[in-house]
Amino acid sequence: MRRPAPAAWKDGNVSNAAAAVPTTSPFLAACRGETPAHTPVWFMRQAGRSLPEYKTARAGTTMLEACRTPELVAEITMQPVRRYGVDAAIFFSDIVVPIAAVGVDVEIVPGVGPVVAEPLRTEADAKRLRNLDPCDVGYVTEAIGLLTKELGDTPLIGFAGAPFTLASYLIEGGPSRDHAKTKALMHSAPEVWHAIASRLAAICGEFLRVQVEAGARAVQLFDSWAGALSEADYRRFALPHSTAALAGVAESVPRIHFGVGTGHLLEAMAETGAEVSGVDFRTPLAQAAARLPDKTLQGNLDPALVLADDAALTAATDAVLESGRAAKAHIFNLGHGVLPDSDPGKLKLVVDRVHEQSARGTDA
Ligand SMILES: Cc1c2[nH]c(c1CCC(=O)O)Cc1[nH]c(c(CCC(=O)O)c1C)Cc1[nH]c(c(CCC(=O)O)c1C)Cc1[nH]c(c(C)c1CCC(=O)O)C2
Repeated sequence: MRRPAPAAWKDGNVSNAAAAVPTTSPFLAACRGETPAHTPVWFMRQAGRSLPEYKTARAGTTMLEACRTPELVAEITMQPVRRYGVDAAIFFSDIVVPIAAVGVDVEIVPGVGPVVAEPLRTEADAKRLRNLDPCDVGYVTEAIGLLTKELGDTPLIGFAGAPFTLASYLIEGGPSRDHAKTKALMHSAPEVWHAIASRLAAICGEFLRVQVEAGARAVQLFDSWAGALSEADYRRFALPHSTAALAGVAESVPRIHFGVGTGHLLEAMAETGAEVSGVDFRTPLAQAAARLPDKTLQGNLDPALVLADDAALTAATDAVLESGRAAKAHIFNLGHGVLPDSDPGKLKLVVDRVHEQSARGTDA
């Protein structure tokens, strides 16, 4: 059964450090299923290598070191808010930050992604995943404290990686196309799988809770690689753990749930209880809306189209807005993260177009 949306944030109040800020935010209104004055827009990976100011700020610092430096995290999180006028900020961090914080030897290798020194494959390995203590990530609390002051009315989105996506990195030892070792382990040793995934759910859940306590006003759970699973495997091996990870913040903030290539899993992923369903670019929003009439939808411009010419990009933006009108509420985003080669000017064009077109749309 779908959990009713909690009254705390539905009424515009949140039980966290940002409670004093009134929720006039179009982003939070859309999360609540309302129709705001304009369609809110933000981009996954809006901070990052597409921005020259990001490259300058990050120079000489590894990704994980940057994530542990509150002033740098606050600066990088603010960069796209200043440049684009997006309706939400996403906290600058990475899905492996809480895993590294509990002592797993993981590195983010440029151009590759997370690489784990000693992959997890056994019940004893699962025990290496101890619980996360808020003190392990004091730099997150500190960075969010800096950000809530600077952001004012613009909400901050906290995030975590979902247990399946994180487990895939930990079991494979790094990025994988087929997730073969992970799937083999799930089916040959389900008790080992569930031991690893339930520990990851506790870590992710706590990481989300820390961010909300510090002032994040929504959260997003990234299950980027869930699309690699059949619906039956998703329901058996991933859904219970993602549900557990999201449960801890259910009463305080709206929750967004996102995966790539997950058109076949939309209904199953919605069963986690997340109020907002992320839709990748392969599934039209109108089709997702017919399948999930009670959910706010987030998405889903193909990130590659940001590299198209202005006319094509504008037409594609308008098409996404149009398709999104079928949804209960719509948060404009890309169907996956901003590509590093994207021109920031083009992203600004998208933000302005969404705001202009959707503001006119509400008058019609
Ligand atoms: C799978 C995944 C990871 N990390 C993340 C996911 C889920 C989202 C998705 O599907 O894209 C989540 C993530 N990683 C990062 C953010 C920041 C917030 C944002 O703007 O969205 C978020 C939300 C920063 C980052 N995380 C990373 C970068 C690039 C690091 C750099 O600037 O060198 C950024 C900005 C590194 C990273 N970390 C990861 C990968 C695959 C990479 C890219 C490796 C590369 O191509 O160099 C793991």
